[in-house]
Parts: sequence; C-alpha cells; structure tokens
Amino acid sequence: MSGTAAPGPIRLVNLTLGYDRRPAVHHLDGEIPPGAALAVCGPNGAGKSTLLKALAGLLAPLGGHIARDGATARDVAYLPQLLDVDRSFPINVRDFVAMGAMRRLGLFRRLDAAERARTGMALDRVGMTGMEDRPIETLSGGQMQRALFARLIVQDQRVILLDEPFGAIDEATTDDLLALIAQWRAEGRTVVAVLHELDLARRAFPQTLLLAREPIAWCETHKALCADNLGRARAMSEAYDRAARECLRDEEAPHVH
Ligand SMILES: Nc1ncnc2c1ncn2[C@@H]1O[C@H](COP(=O)(O)OP(=O)(O)OP(=O)(O)O)[C@@H](O)[C@H]1O
Repeated sequence: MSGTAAPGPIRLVNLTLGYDRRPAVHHLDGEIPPGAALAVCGPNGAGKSTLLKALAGLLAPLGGHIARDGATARDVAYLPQLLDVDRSFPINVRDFVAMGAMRRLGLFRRLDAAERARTGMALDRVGMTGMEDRPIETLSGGQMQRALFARLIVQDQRVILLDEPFGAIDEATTDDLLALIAQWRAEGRTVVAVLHELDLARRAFPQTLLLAREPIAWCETHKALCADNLGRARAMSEAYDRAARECLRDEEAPHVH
C-alpha cells in the first residue's frame, strides 16, 4: 500500500459544503476510522456526491473542515459516477488502468516492468484480461466499471471513495466488485461508498451515514436505515426541495416598485 505512516481517522468538523456559496450539505460532524466501510445513503439531491467530492479534495468546504490526521486529499482514490467519466477520450483499457500509477510516476514517465505487471494483475483481478487493447469507448457499462475498479487497484491508496459503484451493472459484476471491496477491507483500507441500493449497504457496509442535506443518522447500517430514519430523510429532503422552489420563486418574482 502506498504511504508508510499509520493512517488515522478522517474527521468531519462542522462541515458545510455547497456551490456558489449555497449550502448543499449542512453542519456535518463525524469520524471515519481507518479500515471503516461506510455507506452514504439518502434521497436524490441529499448531498452524497458533494460529500464525496469534498473527501476527494475536489470541493473546498464553505464552513468547517476535514481533518485527515497527517494525510492529504492526494492520499485517496476516487471513483466518480460513471456518467461523469469522459469515455470518448481515445485511450485503450491498458493505458486507462495504468493511469492509476500516475501519481507515483508523474505524468510523463514510462511505465516500468513493475507497474506494467501491476496493471496486468489489476485487469486480471477484475476479469478484464484479454480486453487490454480495446478503446474504452467500446466497453459496456459493466466493463467500464470493472476498468475503473482496476485503476483503483493500481492507485493503491488507503482510502477509497466510490460514487454509486453499482449503478446500472448486473448481479455478476456487482458480486465481483463487492468481493474486491471485501478484499480492500481485509487489507485495512477505508472504503466510503455512495449507494442507492440499501440492500447492498446492509449486506456489505457495517456503518451508514444517512444524509438529507443534514445528517439524519450515522451509525450501524441496520439502525441508520430503519424505516423511521428513511421516512425522516424523505421528509427532510422534500422540505429542502420546497424551500429551494420558494427561494427560486422569490428570486424570479417581478419586482413591484
Ligand atoms: N456543480 C454544482 N453546481 C451547483 N449545484 C450543484 C452542483 N452539483 C450539485 N449541486 C446541487 O447540490 C445538491 C446536492 O447534490 P448532490 O449531487 O451532492 O446530491 P446526491 O445526493 O449525490 O444526489 P443523487 O442521488 O441525485 O446523485 C443538489 O441540490 C444539486 O443540485
């Protein structure tokens, strides 16, 4: 695993996140211990992807902070939503997966034998051996997700952030990727995943943060995802949507002088 320092927890301290100074996630406090597997669940627009982007260092907080105990946002591997990945980029599967080594090697250094072997092993681990020369734009959704996971293996980070890793993939691919997540956990890595599939959260993630702009629950998954909390999350999210519509109406209302 890259990095030699013993990993500490990631602490979210009164964290408020948003865009153009409009908050999307409010006042979040909590701790992600090293080796944790944390699911982040909640309704559409709850702020789940926003939180992951902040953990990946792609979004600066509007308020509060993320304490990483010596590590930096560069020490995390981040899997964006499949929809956000530009697949028209002219690159084959081997080179795409090898890009995971870029932080170790720098942008322009050629891959040495060890990195080539690492890429080959990663492709093998996700069942993509034989597809190395395929342009990524020719891959199916599930194959692309496997290639993205192979790139995470090559990145070899202690903290792995996954944004909707199981959206639009079949059961066999889901099972393979869940097995890989279990292996990462056994290796002591921290995994944080945005999930819409509550059953998968219950199956593979002991801890869950249920978010609806504000934290509804952050505890053991079966407690966090109880019917009561899910109902509160839905109500909270609808209240935020209504407030946003009202704000927009205010902004759009013609001024009366
Ligand atoms: N780049 C952006 N600029 C402005 N607002 C944004 C941006 N990205 C997200 N938002 C807003 O922030 C809020 C939270 O969005 P986010 O994508 O984090 O939610 P989510 O829980 O991941 O939703 P979903 O389940 O639908 O993917 C939403 O109101 C969204 O419209």
